[in-house]
Amino acid sequence: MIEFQQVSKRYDSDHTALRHVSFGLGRGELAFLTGHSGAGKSTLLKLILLMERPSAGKVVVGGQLLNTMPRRQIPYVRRHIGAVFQNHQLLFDRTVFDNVAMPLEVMGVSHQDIGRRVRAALDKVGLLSKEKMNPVQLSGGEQQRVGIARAVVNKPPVLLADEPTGNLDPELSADIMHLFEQFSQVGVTVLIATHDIALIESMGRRRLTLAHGELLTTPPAGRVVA
Ligand SMILES: Nc1ncnc2c1ncn2[C@@H]1O[C@H](COP(=O)(O)OP(=O)(O)OP(=O)(O)O)[C@@H](O)[C@H]1O
Repeated sequence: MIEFQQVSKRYDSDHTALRHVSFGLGRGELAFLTGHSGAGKSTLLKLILLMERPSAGKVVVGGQLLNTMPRRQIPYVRRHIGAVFQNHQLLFDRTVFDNVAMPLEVMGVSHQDIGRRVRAALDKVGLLSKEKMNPVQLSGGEQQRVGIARAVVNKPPVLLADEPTGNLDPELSADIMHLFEQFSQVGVTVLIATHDIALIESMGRRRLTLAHGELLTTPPAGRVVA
Protein backbone atom coordinates (compact mmCIF):
# COMPACT_ATOMS: atom_id res chain seq x y z
CA MET A 1 0.00 0.00 0.00
CA ILE A 2 2.93 2.30 0.75
CA GLU A 3 6.25 1.76 -1.00
CA PHE A 4 9.46 3.76 -0.87
CA GLN A 5 12.20 2.83 -3.34
CA GLN A 6 15.57 4.42 -2.70
CA VAL A 7 13.93 7.71 -1.70
CA SER A 8 16.08 10.73 -0.92
CA LYS A 9 14.89 14.19 0.05
CA ARG A 10 17.11 17.21 -0.10
CA TYR A 11 15.63 20.55 0.95
CA ASP A 12 16.55 23.73 -0.89
CA SER A 13 18.93 24.64 1.87
CA ASP A 14 21.08 21.72 0.67
CA HIS A 15 20.17 19.74 3.74
CA THR A 16 19.54 16.06 3.06
CA ALA A 17 16.63 14.95 5.25
CA LEU A 18 16.25 11.41 3.82
CA ARG A 19 18.85 9.20 2.10
CA HIS A 20 18.07 6.10 0.01
CA VAL A 21 15.08 5.08 2.12
CA SER A 22 13.38 1.84 0.99
CA PHE A 23 10.52 -0.01 2.69
CA GLY A 24 7.05 -1.31 1.98
CA LEU A 25 3.91 -1.48 4.10
CA GLY A 26 1.13 -3.85 3.09
CA ARG A 27 -2.63 -3.51 3.40
CA GLY A 28 -3.70 -3.62 7.04
CA GLU A 29 -0.13 -3.34 8.33
CA LEU A 30 0.52 -1.13 11.36
CA ALA A 31 4.06 0.17 11.83
CA PHE A 32 5.85 2.77 13.92
CA LEU A 33 8.28 5.34 12.62
CA THR A 34 10.91 6.38 15.14
CA GLY A 35 14.18 8.24 15.29
CA HIS A 36 15.85 11.18 16.98
CA SER A 37 14.60 14.72 16.53
CA GLY A 38 15.47 15.80 13.00
CA ALA A 39 15.93 12.19 11.79
CA GLY A 40 13.43 12.76 8.97
CA LYS A 41 10.17 11.29 10.31
CA SER A 42 7.95 14.24 9.39
CA THR A 43 9.65 14.54 6.03
CA LEU A 44 8.82 10.90 5.27
CA LEU A 45 5.14 11.47 6.18
CA LYS A 46 5.06 14.67 4.10
CA LEU A 47 6.25 12.72 1.04
CA ILE A 48 3.31 10.32 1.45
CA LEU A 49 0.90 13.27 1.83
CA LEU A 50 2.40 15.04 -1.20
CA MET A 51 3.31 18.01 0.96
CA GLU A 52 6.86 17.48 -0.31
CA ARG A 53 8.28 15.70 -3.37
CA PRO A 54 11.26 13.34 -3.32
CA SER A 55 14.58 14.52 -4.78
CA ALA A 56 15.31 10.94 -5.90
CA GLY A 57 13.69 7.51 -5.75
CA LYS A 58 10.05 6.49 -5.99
CA VAL A 59 7.11 6.95 -3.62
CA VAL A 60 4.16 4.70 -4.48
CA VAL A 61 0.90 4.82 -2.51
CA GLY A 62 -2.05 2.59 -3.39
CA GLY A 63 -0.29 1.61 -6.62
CA GLN A 64 0.09 5.24 -7.72
CA LEU A 65 3.49 6.76 -8.31
CA LEU A 66 3.42 10.08 -6.47
CA ASN A 67 6.63 11.58 -7.89
CA THR A 68 5.06 12.76 -11.10
CA MET A 69 1.53 13.36 -9.82
CA PRO A 70 0.28 16.68 -11.27
CA ARG A 71 -0.59 19.34 -8.70
CA ARG A 72 -4.28 19.33 -9.57
CA GLN A 73 -4.45 15.63 -8.66
CA ILE A 74 -3.07 16.16 -5.16
CA PRO A 75 -6.46 16.69 -3.44
CA TYR A 76 -7.73 13.41 -4.93
CA VAL A 77 -4.68 11.48 -3.71
CA ARG A 78 -5.06 13.00 -0.22
CA ARG A 79 -8.63 11.75 0.02
CA HIS A 80 -7.17 8.27 0.33
CA ILE A 81 -4.91 9.22 3.21
CA GLY A 82 -6.12 10.09 6.70
CA ALA A 83 -3.73 12.21 8.78
CA VAL A 84 -3.63 12.75 12.55
CA PHE A 85 -1.33 15.32 14.14
CA GLN A 86 -0.31 16.02 17.71
CA ASN A 87 -1.97 19.44 17.76
CA HIS A 88 -4.99 17.87 15.99
CA GLN A 89 -5.80 21.12 14.16
CA LEU A 90 -9.45 21.25 15.19
CA LEU A 91 -11.57 24.33 14.59
CA PHE A 92 -12.71 25.66 17.93
CA ASP A 93 -15.54 27.75 16.51
CA ARG A 94 -17.35 24.65 15.23
CA THR A 95 -18.98 21.68 16.91
CA VAL A 96 -17.38 18.24 17.14
CA PHE A 97 -19.80 17.07 14.44
CA ASP A 98 -18.83 19.89 12.07
CA ASN A 99 -15.13 19.29 12.60
CA VAL A 100 -15.47 15.62 11.65
CA ALA A 101 -17.76 16.48 8.71
CA MET A 102 -15.22 18.81 7.07
CA PRO A 103 -13.49 16.30 4.73
CA LEU A 104 -16.88 15.06 3.49
CA GLU A 105 -18.13 18.59 2.86
CA VAL A 106 -15.06 19.33 0.76
CA MET A 107 -15.80 16.18 -1.26
CA GLY A 108 -19.41 17.28 -1.84
CA VAL A 109 -20.99 14.30 -0.04
CA SER A 110 -24.78 14.62 0.44
CA HIS A 111 -26.14 16.05 3.69
CA GLN A 112 -27.76 12.75 4.61
CA ASP A 113 -24.60 10.70 4.01
CA ILE A 114 -22.55 13.21 6.00
CA GLY A 115 -24.80 12.68 9.03
CA ARG A 116 -24.55 8.91 8.77
CA ARG A 117 -20.81 8.77 8.22
CA VAL A 118 -19.87 11.38 10.83
CA ARG A 119 -21.93 9.56 13.47
CA ALA A 120 -20.36 6.21 12.50
CA ALA A 121 -16.87 7.75 12.90
CA LEU A 122 -17.75 9.38 16.23
CA ASP A 123 -19.21 6.11 17.46
CA LYS A 124 -15.97 4.31 16.56
CA VAL A 125 -13.94 6.69 18.73
CA GLY A 126 -16.52 6.66 21.56
CA LEU A 127 -17.67 10.28 21.19
CA LEU A 128 -21.12 9.99 19.72
CA SER A 129 -22.70 11.62 22.77
CA LYS A 130 -20.49 14.71 22.36
CA GLU A 131 -21.25 15.60 18.74
CA LYS A 132 -22.88 18.94 19.63
CA MET A 133 -20.11 20.10 21.94
CA ASN A 134 -17.33 22.47 21.02
CA PRO A 135 -13.86 20.84 21.02
CA VAL A 136 -12.76 23.37 23.65
CA GLN A 137 -15.09 21.62 26.11
CA LEU A 138 -13.32 18.28 25.61
CA SER A 139 -10.23 16.81 27.28
CA GLY A 140 -6.96 16.49 25.35
CA GLY A 141 -7.56 12.77 24.78
CA GLU A 142 -11.09 13.43 23.53
CA GLN A 143 -9.87 16.17 21.19
CA GLN A 144 -7.33 13.76 19.80
CA ARG A 145 -10.10 11.22 19.18
CA VAL A 146 -12.11 13.89 17.31
CA GLY A 147 -9.02 14.37 15.12
CA ILE A 148 -8.89 10.62 14.51
CA ALA A 149 -12.62 10.49 13.65
CA ARG A 150 -12.06 13.29 11.14
CA ALA A 151 -9.07 11.43 9.64
CA VAL A 152 -11.05 8.22 9.10
CA VAL A 153 -14.50 9.62 8.26
CA ASN A 154 -14.08 9.00 4.53
CA LYS A 155 -12.61 5.52 5.16
CA PRO A 156 -9.14 6.10 3.75
CA PRO A 157 -7.03 2.98 3.08
CA VAL A 158 -4.00 4.71 4.63
CA LEU A 159 -3.79 6.43 8.01
CA LEU A 160 -0.75 8.49 9.04
CA ALA A 161 -0.16 9.88 12.51
CA ASP A 162 2.57 12.28 13.64
CA GLU A 163 3.11 12.09 17.43
CA PRO A 164 -0.58 11.33 18.04
CA THR A 165 -0.06 10.68 21.75
CA GLY A 166 2.44 13.46 22.41
CA ASN A 167 0.36 15.28 25.02
CA LEU A 168 -1.43 12.31 26.53
CA ASP A 169 -0.81 10.21 29.62
CA PRO A 170 0.10 6.50 29.18
CA GLU A 171 -3.44 5.24 29.68
CA LEU A 172 -4.97 7.59 27.10
CA SER A 173 -2.07 6.85 24.74
CA ALA A 174 -2.85 3.13 24.99
CA ASP A 175 -6.52 3.86 24.17
CA ILE A 176 -5.49 5.78 21.06
CA MET A 177 -3.17 2.96 20.00
CA HIS A 178 -5.97 0.48 20.47
CA LEU A 179 -8.06 2.54 18.06
CA PHE A 180 -5.26 2.48 15.48
CA GLU A 181 -5.03 -1.30 15.89
CA GLN A 182 -8.73 -1.63 15.23
CA PHE A 183 -8.37 0.32 11.98
CA SER A 184 -5.49 -1.90 10.87
CA GLN A 185 -7.60 -4.98 11.62
CA VAL A 186 -10.15 -3.84 9.04
CA GLY A 187 -7.45 -3.37 6.40
CA VAL A 188 -6.24 0.20 6.92
CA THR A 189 -2.46 0.64 6.56
CA VAL A 190 -1.31 2.66 9.58
CA LEU A 191 2.02 4.45 10.02
CA ILE A 192 2.62 6.24 13.33
CA ALA A 193 5.59 8.55 13.94
CA THR A 194 6.40 8.71 17.64
CA HIS A 195 9.16 9.19 20.20
CA ASP A 196 7.28 7.06 22.73
CA ILE A 197 9.53 4.00 22.87
CA ALA A 198 7.70 2.42 25.82
CA LEU A 199 4.45 2.54 23.88
CA ILE A 200 6.05 1.03 20.77
CA GLU A 201 7.58 -1.79 22.76
CA SER A 202 4.27 -2.56 24.43
CA MET A 203 2.62 -2.95 21.02
CA GLY A 204 5.14 -5.40 19.50
CA ARG A 205 4.63 -4.09 15.95
CA ARG A 206 7.03 -3.38 13.14
CA ARG A 207 9.30 -0.43 13.70
CA LEU A 208 10.99 1.71 11.05
CA THR A 209 13.84 3.62 12.61
CA LEU A 210 15.46 6.63 10.96
CA ALA A 211 18.86 7.96 11.96
CA HIS A 212 20.15 11.08 10.20
CA GLY A 213 17.82 10.40 7.29
CA GLU A 214 18.78 6.75 6.83
CA LEU A 215 16.52 3.83 7.58
CA LEU A 216 18.04 1.21 9.85
CA THR A 217 17.42 -2.40 8.85
CA THR A 218 14.03 -3.63 10.01
CA PRO A 219 13.20 -7.30 9.65
CA PRO A 220 9.43 -7.94 9.26
CA ALA A 221 9.08 -9.25 12.82
CA GLY A 222 9.78 -5.76 14.08
CA ARG A 223 13.12 -6.09 15.83
CA VAL A 224 15.48 -3.33 14.82
CA VAL A 225 18.98 -4.23 13.75
CA ALA A 226 21.35 -1.29 13.54
N1 LIG B 1 11.11 22.78 4.83
C1 LIG B 1 12.35 22.49 5.21
N2 LIG B 1 13.40 23.19 4.71
C2 LIG B 1 14.66 22.88 5.07
N3 LIG B 1 14.99 21.91 5.95
C3 LIG B 1 14.00 21.20 6.49
C4 LIG B 1 12.62 21.44 6.17
N4 LIG B 1 11.85 20.57 6.87
C5 LIG B 1 12.69 19.82 7.60
N5 LIG B 1 13.98 20.18 7.38
C6 LIG B 1 15.16 19.57 7.98
O1 LIG B 1 15.19 18.19 7.63
C7 LIG B 1 15.61 17.39 8.75
C8 LIG B 1 14.52 16.38 9.08
O2 LIG B 1 13.40 17.07 9.63
P1 LIG B 1 12.08 16.32 10.04
O3 LIG B 1 11.10 17.37 10.49
O4 LIG B 1 11.64 15.41 8.95
O5 LIG B 1 12.58 15.45 11.30
P2 LIG B 1 11.76 14.69 12.42
O6 LIG B 1 12.41 13.35 12.55
O7 LIG B 1 10.31 14.70 12.10
O8 LIG B 1 12.05 15.57 13.70
P3 LIG B 1 11.14 15.84 15.01
O9 LIG B 1 11.05 14.53 15.73
O10 LIG B 1 11.94 16.86 15.75
O11 LIG B 1 9.83 16.36 14.53
C9 LIG B 1 15.89 18.38 9.89
O12 LIG B 1 17.27 18.62 9.92
C10 LIG B 1 15.12 19.62 9.49
O13 LIG B 1 15.74 20.77 9.98
